[in-house]
Amino acid sequence: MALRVENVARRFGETTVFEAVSVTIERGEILALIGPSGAGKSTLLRTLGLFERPEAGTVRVDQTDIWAATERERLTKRRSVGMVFQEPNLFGTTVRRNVEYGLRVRRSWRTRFRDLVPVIGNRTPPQPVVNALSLVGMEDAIETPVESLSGGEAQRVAFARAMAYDPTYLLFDEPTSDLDPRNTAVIEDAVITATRGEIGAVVATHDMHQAQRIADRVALLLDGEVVEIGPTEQLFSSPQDPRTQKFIDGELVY
Ligand SMILES: Nc1ncnc2c1ncn2[C@@H]1O[C@H](COP(=O)(O)OP(=O)(O)OP(=O)(O)O)[C@@H](O)[C@H]1O
Repeated sequence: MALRVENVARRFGETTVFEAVSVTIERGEILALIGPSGAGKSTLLRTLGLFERPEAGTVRVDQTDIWAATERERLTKRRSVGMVFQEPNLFGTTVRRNVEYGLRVRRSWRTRFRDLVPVIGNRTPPQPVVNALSLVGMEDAIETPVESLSGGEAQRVAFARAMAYDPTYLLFDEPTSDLDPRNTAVIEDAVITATRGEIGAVVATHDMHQAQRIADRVALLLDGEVVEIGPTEQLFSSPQDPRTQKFIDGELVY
């Protein structure tokens, strides 16, 4: 079971971001995606997140060829891939309603309709909402309006909302670049805990220390290709490609 891109190409007009990139994310692992600004990390995440169809190549979620599948299959698979962005993008309501939203979207229409009244009217929050908030230490803020959260707390709620979808894969685009060390640590721990529960995670990051702290494997995206992918320890201590060494040493200037 894996999320996989095979020889995918992404082009925007005259700009080719990458031509034939292949990456596989297994359930239960964390893959860090590193590379200089503009290398295409976000573009690759959006492709893995099934938001955009690549110009060439294949995207598979647990064997299903997403862009050859029916609309219905694609929608079902899309629900299993969650994404957390640099900005939390919460709705202007309470923490609870934000996280419940994830829960409702994940369900089928029929179940949602049947459960609509209890979910909206019930005073007791659904257990998955409490569980998701506990993962990021926000369970005590469940009835708090999001306007009164700090940036770091808001990002933790965004993480909880993504978890409430019960995703199989979770994609993070620079999730902690605006956060202080404590909130960063909470998010990193939550990513690790989520993958122990068999979620496969991809974290695009500029922070090499973060990649070293949390990733099982690291992929370096550079010059339109994955120049190196391998176990974290190996990639940082004995990279196979000279460009990897230069990138890690901060010598690649773009
Ligand atoms: N929707 C789009 N339309 C046109 N060009 C785009 C679009 N999305 C991305 N690009 C271009 O694709 C290239 C890769 O961008 P992308 O945001 O994926 O890089 P990145 O590695 O995530 O960068 P950063 O680390 O700065 O976030 C850039 O040259 C960007 O301008």
